[in-house]
Amino acid sequence: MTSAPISREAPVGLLLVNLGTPDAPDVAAVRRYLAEFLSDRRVVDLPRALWLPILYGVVLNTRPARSAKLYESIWNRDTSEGPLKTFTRLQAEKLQARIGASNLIIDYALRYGAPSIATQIESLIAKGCARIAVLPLYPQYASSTTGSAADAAFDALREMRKQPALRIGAPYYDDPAYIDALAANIRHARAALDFEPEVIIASFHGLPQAQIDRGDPYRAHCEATWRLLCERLGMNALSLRLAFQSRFGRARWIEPYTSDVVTELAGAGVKRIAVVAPGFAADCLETIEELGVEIRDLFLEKGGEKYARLPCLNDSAEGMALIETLAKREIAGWI
Ligand SMILES: C=CC1=C(C)c2cc3[nH]c(cc4nc(cc5[nH]c(cc1n2)c(C)c5CCC(=O)O)C(CCC(=O)O)=C4C)c(C)c3C=C
Ligand SMILES: [Fe+2]
Ligand SMILES: [Fe+2]
Repeated sequence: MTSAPISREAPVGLLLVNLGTPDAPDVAAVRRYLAEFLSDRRVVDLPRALWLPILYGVVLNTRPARSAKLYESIWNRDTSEGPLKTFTRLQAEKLQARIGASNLIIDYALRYGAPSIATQIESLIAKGCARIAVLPLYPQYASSTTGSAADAAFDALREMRKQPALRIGAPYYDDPAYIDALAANIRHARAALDFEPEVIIASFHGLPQAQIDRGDPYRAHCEATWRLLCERLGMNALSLRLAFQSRFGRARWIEPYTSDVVTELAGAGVKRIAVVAPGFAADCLETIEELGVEIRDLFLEKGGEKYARLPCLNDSAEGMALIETLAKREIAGWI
């Protein structure tokens, strides 16, 4: 009979997780990606008999062509991947270099597309990890993002005879390390602009209002981040406006919509604005294209004159200091 290995000598696994991106900026790959994403019951929680005919009959026949063009416009040609994947990979590589513990294996996974959470958990187990921490890089909890990442991680263990111990990182919407990182990032980006914005918009990804009504804490988390950021930057509800972007479908999403706030500001004679996306750990289609192009064009069309999109934390020094703080907290007692 062989005795069990000494568990404190076994490596610990840490997986950084973000939403995902298609494998290529073409219609077929975007269709595959959207089919996986939008058939997740955590994302669209309508009855299947109602939603699947719409998804397969309408959405997947129309949206992929339009979205593929947008992905094409932001694609990282050097690495043949979407920017969200590039930044998440860099975050994992830089975190490994920063923490430097020999018995900690750090990698990344995407909830939709590749590398999947299941593949990466299996790979960590194959490297000997019996304890795995999954760190969803979503500051604000939503059932559709953090909840779905946790589902995928636990699903990956479902059939295993010998499961690893699994921890899921907590949302960090009000963590001082997060607020500090955001504030520093905004100060640096603002100082580098060639104009002084009259108003900054804090634009978070939206969510269907019905999901909030059913108890999702996402909006409350976004509001807490925004309020703390106002305090830290010495701003107020008028100089740092809260807004929600990326509405999808016809149902009501949480308001105010970023497009409406921009229109309102331009209508009120505001000429210079900046937009930051505190809820995104990495720049992606929704920040680079939607905020950087669509929302900018709208503001200029409505009479605005100067517009800047401030970058997400990505793999910046502030972003990495934050991820290191979060990672060390989630593996505490294991290393
Ligand atoms: C940051 C948190 C996010 C929440 C909350 C979220 C909820 C949510 N999203 C959709 C629909 C779509 N989102 C899309 C892209 C997208 N969404 C997030 C993040 C959140 N989504 C990111 C980071 C991205 C960009 C991914 C990338 O590849 O860069 C898209 C696809 C884009 C497109 O085809 O136009 C859709 C669709 C719903 C329905 C939802 C909550 C219910
Ligand atoms: Fe989304
Ligand atoms: Fe969008």
